[in-house]
Amino acid sequence: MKLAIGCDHGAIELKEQLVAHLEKKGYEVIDKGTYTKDSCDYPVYAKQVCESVLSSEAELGILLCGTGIGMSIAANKVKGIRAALCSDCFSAQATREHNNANVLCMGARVLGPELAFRIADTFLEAKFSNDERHIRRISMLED
Ligand SMILES: O=C(CO)[C@H](O)[C@H](O)[C@H](O)COP(=O)(O)O
Repeated sequence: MKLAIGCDHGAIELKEQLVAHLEKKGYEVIDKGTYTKDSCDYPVYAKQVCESVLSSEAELGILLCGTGIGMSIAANKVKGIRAALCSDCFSAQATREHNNANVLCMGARVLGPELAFRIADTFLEAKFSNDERHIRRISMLED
């Protein structure tokens, strides 16, 4: 599976660790930056990852910032993106199954790397349920 990942300066170390973890698991990871610890603006990277998902360059996206909040606010402004800020595995699974979330957001100042890896693994392995009630609700979001 191809993934797009992006972060701001607050999450650069977690991004590097997560990319290594995901590549070891066989995912192809397209890194949209940022690439240095210089202060930068999370909406820039949120947009790049969202565009990658919407163009089908990547199947799913991962966005990391200090809290994950800025990235999730930015990503959810892009039509067609359903971004979920997760700090636990239950939510990561539920948001794929119920919301068909296509972008996972996490906070590098909130989570340690091991928990972030597990949350990402759970999100990437879970599948949308295709249940009629969830399809109806997602289509209401689109409207
Ligand atoms: O948007 C955020 C807060 O919800 C992110 O956590 C950013 O990474 C954070 O605001 C960056 O903060 P900094 O003081 O500029 O490092």
